[in-house]
This record gives sequence, structure tokens and C-alpha cells, in this order.
Amino acid sequence: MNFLFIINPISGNEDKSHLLKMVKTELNHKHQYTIFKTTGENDLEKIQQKLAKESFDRVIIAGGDGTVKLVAEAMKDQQLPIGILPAGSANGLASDLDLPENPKDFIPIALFGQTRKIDAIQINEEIGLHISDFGLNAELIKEFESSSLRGKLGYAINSITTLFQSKGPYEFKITTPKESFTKKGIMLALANSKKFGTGAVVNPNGKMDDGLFEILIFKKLDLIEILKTLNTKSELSSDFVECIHVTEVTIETNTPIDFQIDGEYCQKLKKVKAHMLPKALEIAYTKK
Ligand SMILES: Nc1ncnc2c1ncn2[C@@H]1O[C@H](COP(=O)(O)OP(=O)(O)OP(=O)(O)O)[C@@H](O)[C@H]1O
Repeated sequence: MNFLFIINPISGNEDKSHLLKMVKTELNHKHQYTIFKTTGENDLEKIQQKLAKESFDRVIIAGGDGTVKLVAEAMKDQQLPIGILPAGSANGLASDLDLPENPKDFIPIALFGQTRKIDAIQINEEIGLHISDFGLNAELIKEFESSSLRGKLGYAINSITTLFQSKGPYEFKITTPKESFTKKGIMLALANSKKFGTGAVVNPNGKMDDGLFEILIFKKLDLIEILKTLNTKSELSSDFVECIHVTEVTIETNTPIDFQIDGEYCQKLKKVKAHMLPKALEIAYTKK
């Protein structure tokens, strides 16, 4: 097989050399590969050029959700199987695919495992695979990205200040092909999967291959309900979050509100148009 490895050298604040060594051992000199290390500058175009120049059998990604999203965008016009080596501070997609956490177990799956097709969401000009949102969570991600405090403690400290500074609740005008209505919330998410990268299960009925995504309107900050998201099986109260299944939607707000896609802060937006891209990606998820 001929593999293209896309490696994010900074994701998860982790050196990938040991991981790469294990991958090479698994390949056992029997396969060809090219390594591309992301730089954070024009990676999309550079990956597209690599894919156009050479014919690969599988693309292997070592990074977090942001790196997987980048590769999904680069492969928009060319579907190749993808293998994920979860190596980010947020590995929400890997967790939703139930990938093992131990490299010795996830490496053979990424390289040679069976694949399944999953949906993606076209969000304005970008692709979202996981969860995107307006409001509180995007504010947290924006603060975290601009802060010098890293790691879980940094995230917790940033979270507390952001919670106190949040300007929500916001008013969201929601237009689906069937109807148009307004809802108020501290946050509105477009979810293709069950959980955030942190593991919080906010969309217990979400499936990545059902041709639908969910609009989740979080109405208030409720500690008990937030704690419930730590358990996959908990039903969340409809006073806390309301869920609507759709294939397309337009969300409009009166003022620009912080927006994020798959853990990557975008910008403040007043309008988001989203539609389902059914079975857009083919991802390795289990052993051969
Ligand atoms: N060499 C690099 N130097 C700096 N930033 C990079 C580099 N390569 C990729 N990036 C950035 O890494 C981000 C994607 O990281 P990803 O989400 O995969 O991992 P992560 O550990 O979850 O990241 P984060 O630091 O956002 O938590 C993108 O914003 C991308 O621009």
C-alpha cells in the first residue's frame, strides 16, 4: 500500500517521534509512505497538491480533531480511506469512533483496519465532522487559543473567567426547509456526533452515519445537567437542551457571536448555513 501521513507536530503538545517509530515497525518495510508535517500555514493547499500529484491508498492522520477536519477539507473532491492516530488535546472524533487509546491497538486499525463511511456537515465554506457551535463553548475555545495557559488546568482557569464574562443568552433565528422560528440559549450547536472532544455527551442520540445532524439549543448553565453529560446513557432535561434533527438549516443572530468548528475557533458570525454531506468520509474504525 502507499500511505500519505499527515502529522501535526504540535497537536496535544506531544512529540510524535515514538508514535512514528511504532508505525514504521508495523509497516515492516512492506509499504510505501510519504510524510507531510503541517506547519499551520497553507496546509490545506499543500495537502491538496500532494494528493493531486501522487496516488495514495490511504491517508493517515496523527493529530487532533482540527487536523482531521483539515484533511477532510483537502479531500473534498477525492475520497480516500482515512486512518486516525489520535494525538490531539481533543480527540472527539476518535472517541466517537470508539478507537482504542493505546497506540499498539490504534496503529493497526489506522493502517489496515476496516473502514466505514460517516457524514460531514458543510458549514458556510467549511466542513465540520463533529460539533460546531455559537456562544459559550466557542467563547471558551477563543479564550483558550489566545491564552498562554495550556493543559487542563489552563482550560479550567480560562473557563471560569469566560463563564463570568459570557454575554449570553442569545437569540437564534432557525430556518429549516419546513419552518422558521426563534429560540433563546447560551449556546447553539450543530452536532454530527454524540460528544465533545472533552468527552461530554451532549447529543446522546447522535449518529455519524444516519444522514442527519442535530441542532442543540442549550438554554441555561445547569451544573447537574452538565455532570450528566459525563455519562453516555443519561437523558438530558429538555429545560437544559432542546434537540432538533435536520438535514439543512440556516441560523441567524442579531449581533455577531463567537463560532467554532470541531474545536477550532472561526470568528464572530451572524449567519451560518449548514447542510448534510451524507457519507462524505471513509474512516478506519476497527480491526481487519
Ligand atoms: N506546525 C504547526 N505549528 C503551529 N500550529 C500548527 C502546526 N501544524 C498545525 N497547526 C495548527 O494546529 C491546529 C489543529 O490542531 P488539532 O486540533 O489537530 O490538535 P489539538 O492538540 O487538539 O490542538 P489545540 O492546540 O487546538 O488543542 C490548527 O489550528 C493548525 O493550524
